[in-house]
Amino acid sequence: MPDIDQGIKRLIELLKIEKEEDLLQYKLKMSDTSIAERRKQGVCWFPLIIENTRFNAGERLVISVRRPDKYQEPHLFSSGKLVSFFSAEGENKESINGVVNNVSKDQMLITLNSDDEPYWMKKGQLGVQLLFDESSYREMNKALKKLIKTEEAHTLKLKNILLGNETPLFKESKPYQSQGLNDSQNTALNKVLNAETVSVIHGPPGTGKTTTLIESIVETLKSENQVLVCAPSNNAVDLLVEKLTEHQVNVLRIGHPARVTEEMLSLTLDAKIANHKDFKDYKAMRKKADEFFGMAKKYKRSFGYAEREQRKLLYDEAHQYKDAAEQLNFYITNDIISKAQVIAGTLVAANNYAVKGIKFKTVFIDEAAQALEPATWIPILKAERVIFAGDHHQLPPTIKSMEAAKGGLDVSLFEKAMRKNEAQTLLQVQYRMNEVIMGFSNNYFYDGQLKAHTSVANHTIFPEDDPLEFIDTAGTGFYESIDPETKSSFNEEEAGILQTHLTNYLNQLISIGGTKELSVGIIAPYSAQITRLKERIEAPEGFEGKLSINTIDGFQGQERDIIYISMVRSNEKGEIGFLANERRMNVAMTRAKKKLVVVGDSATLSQNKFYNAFIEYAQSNGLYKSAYEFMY
Ligand SMILES: Nc1ncnc2c1ncn2[C@@H]1O[C@H](COP(=O)(O)OP(=O)(O)OP(=O)(O)O)[C@@H](O)[C@H]1O
Repeated sequence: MPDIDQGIKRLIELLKIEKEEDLLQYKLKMSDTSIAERRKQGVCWFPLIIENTRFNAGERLVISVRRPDKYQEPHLFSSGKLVSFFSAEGENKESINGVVNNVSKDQMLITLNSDDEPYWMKKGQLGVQLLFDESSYREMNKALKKLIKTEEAHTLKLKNILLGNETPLFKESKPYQSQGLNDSQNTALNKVLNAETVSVIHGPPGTGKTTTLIESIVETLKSENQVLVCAPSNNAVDLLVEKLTEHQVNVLRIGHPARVTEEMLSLTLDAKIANHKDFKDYKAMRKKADEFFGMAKKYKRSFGYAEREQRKLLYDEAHQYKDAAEQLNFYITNDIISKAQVIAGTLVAANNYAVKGIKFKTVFIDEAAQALEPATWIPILKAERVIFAGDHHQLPPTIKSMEAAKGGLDVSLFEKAMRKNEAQTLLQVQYRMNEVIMGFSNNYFYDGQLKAHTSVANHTIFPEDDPLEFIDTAGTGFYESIDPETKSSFNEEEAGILQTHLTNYLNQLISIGGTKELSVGIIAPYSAQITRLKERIEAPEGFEGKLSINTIDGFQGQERDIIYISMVRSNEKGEIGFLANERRMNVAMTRAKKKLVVVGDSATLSQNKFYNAFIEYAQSNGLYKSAYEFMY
């Protein structure tokens, strides 16, 4: 397969470029910078106060730290990131690594890669900083090299189908009808059950992609003892694990415990080992081994024959206990792994030490359109069949290097699989949006093939309400600015228009008594605008706890009854920067169930064909308004 292998070699080069860019960006923030500068970059918290320490279900040390009020700059720490504690005390600078469980403005929970608190942590002068995570690049690189060399028949077949010209085949069998699924979902389910090698569930927003995938996994488990379930992010994995557990499936969640939500911790290997019926025996054997080692080590200097013999006996005894403990640990781990019906983890964790040698008949990959191709191959190398679920019109993989993206690293394996028409099924009925909200996305991305389910097609906040409004700021002179510190764009006056519209609208709802159970989301593509919107807007009475303001990525996978989007960009050159990423904006526009209000400058936005089409859609449906209506 010379051409296919050439393509994979190119991918290895692109991955190297991406890693170098990632490392460069990291180094720019970290190297040759003082603690104060790193703090400003958001990559370091110093000084720290340790609030408390405890052991988690898997017996790892979890530390809760807080930073003083004085140093609460915006930061880049987030759940799952690799970090290092350090002591700035004295010459011997000490450090120990860990992983962030969760983080707020002033508090962070970190799981240490140790079951003991290092002595120097108690001495004060403590800080924590972000580390560069090389291991995922290493795993991706290894997977691609293995893919080139492979002689394994199933992998060769998958390689030929996904990257070459071979056609995926399907078994003939009597169609299976799941009562809970609609027609296109049932078609997708049958494709999964009959696929010899590859099947793709293409799920536009709100079409029940997760529902269909879960049903497919549950049905597959009727004929296979164990399957592998993966997604690119820990959040997506946890969502699947939660739903599978609701179906009484025995799931083993692999990955670092700090990257797993609190509710799912009991399903991790660490926790399952600690709860295993033989774990007490294992602990007792380890203790005995340590005791004998301790006794043997007491014989330190020159001593006679009898003592030497005694020491040898003690060491023998210690080794026997240690070996027995290791054997028991091996048995416990295998017992847990063999009983699991689903092994679930991120793509990169699919080669985790605990499941390294295991092969699966089927691997399911959710949110596959968001995954880098090299990462997607990691679990596929362990399987005979792969089932993808995702939507290549929503969020793409995150790539830091423009060069790597342009070279093709931005094309997911999901997209390549989508080119095999026979393998894919489009889920056609969506259960979220009023059909007017759905209409633009449907025409632009899905060739008009989507339908709104009758239960949502005409739902509105109140009978006479418009489900969609575009508020045009063109001509108002409300231009964008750049935040000098973060280099992020914002538009203060546009935020003001959005606030006025929202206040009027919510007051109207309050006056007609229609606030019950309504949720509101405000989305802006730029973090500087998010900061300004948060400063201005507070939830009025009746909406406490029901209004959230976040970036597009922050709203991914979520929905709200009412969504406002602030487009921010407004300039004479018609530059729209990364708003040009249509897939990201598709996610933003499809979060709304009953009402979508978009505020932006048509003069700037309409330079781009996507926004031009959107503004025309709003105009042709009589849903266009000028910002002047809300200014006086
Ligand atoms: N066949 C069905 N009948 C009734 N409701 C359904 C059906 N399929 C899905 N739903 C409902 O539609 C909603 C969206 O489903 P789900 O979360 O599975 O969609 P999704 O495609 O994964 O969404 P997203 O756009 O967030 O990726 C849920 O409330 C779900 O219960």
